[in-house]
Amino acid sequence: MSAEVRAPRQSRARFSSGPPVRGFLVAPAPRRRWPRRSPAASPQALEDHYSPSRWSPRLDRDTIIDAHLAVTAAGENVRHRERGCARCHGPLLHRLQPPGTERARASAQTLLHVPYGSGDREKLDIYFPTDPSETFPALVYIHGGYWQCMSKDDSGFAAPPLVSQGVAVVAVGYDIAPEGHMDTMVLQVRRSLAFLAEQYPRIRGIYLCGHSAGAHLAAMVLSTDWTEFQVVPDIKGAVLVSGVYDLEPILHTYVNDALNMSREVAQRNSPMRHVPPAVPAACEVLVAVAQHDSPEFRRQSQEYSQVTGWSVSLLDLAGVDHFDVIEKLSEDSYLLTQVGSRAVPRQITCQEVQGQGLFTGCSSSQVILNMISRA
Ligand SMILES: N[C@@H](CC(=O)c1ccccc1NC=O)C(=O)O
Repeated sequence: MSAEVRAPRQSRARFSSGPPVRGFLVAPAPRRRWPRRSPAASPQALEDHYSPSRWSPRLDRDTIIDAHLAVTAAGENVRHRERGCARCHGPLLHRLQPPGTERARASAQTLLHVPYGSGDREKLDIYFPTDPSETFPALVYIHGGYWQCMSKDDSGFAAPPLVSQGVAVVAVGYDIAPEGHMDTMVLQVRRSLAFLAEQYPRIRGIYLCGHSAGAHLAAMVLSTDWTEFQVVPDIKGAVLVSGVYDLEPILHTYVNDALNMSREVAQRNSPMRHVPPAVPAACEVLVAVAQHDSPEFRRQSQEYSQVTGWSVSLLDLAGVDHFDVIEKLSEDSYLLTQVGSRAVPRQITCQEVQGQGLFTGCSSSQVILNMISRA
């Protein structure tokens, strides 16, 4: 594995937000005016900042996305990808461990490819709790892939630690670009939530989790005006991991080649511009970002967590990059756990967190579990 940091020195120094801590939570800051400008000034800097694979000290950019798929995918999909996907990764060269979705499907009771609409990708995979009670909470997972690659078949990796604790995991499919338009994707994930609320009364309490582009879509779900739908899903929490909340900078990067968004489309689909005045008091929102996310990604998370009028915690996860920050959801023990065992603290300083050792050896799936068990 390469330990080389691929990002250009100059832009890294310029946008770095200080020395990494083992992990910290910051309290919600006063509401800020939006929009603010992206600090990545030159076109090349923008391209770099919106290329998450360039910022990992763990693997080089040609390997890291293959490795990500090898951790997350269903076996069939991985084999399909051995032919390569020009939009987000090259040919799959390495299978580092058994693909996570395949493993999850083999071990959990599932309902796969449940249609929530008529489109080919408007489908859900449901991983049921091992010992389901009469009613159970569900974590709805929205995959990343820059709105143009990956699928719900890369989302089951997150299920095993949760289903064993009585939580259902629901992986959402949506139309990726270029077939899918940004407006469509947002509508689809909203509809998938409405469908779950209508069709699965045994689900009591929905928790959203999205990675990268999926965190963007999850944030758009939080800003939904449900009066347009027949039902209001009971969303009790959201964990937004390494997301993009302002789409405008993306207009000027390769990411928009497939998305083909206009400025209006980018604006109306930017959660940063559509923060609801209030989410239900009981809804906990955690914005998580990786130490080795690009400074632009880190800025986006920080600013989204500050612009909201509701209660949001920002969690800066040490020692992880844009990809393993979410891959580790498949592990029973990783980062965010112990935080949850005392409730996610909203008003806590870096020193307090470090002093209490809250972040040694816990996992984001455990944070989710703790969020769920407190509800
Ligand atoms: N071309 C991008 C790919 C990427 O961002 C990505 C790939 C897989 C899963 C999530 C990703 N990012 C956000 O959705 C990169 O350079 O990393």
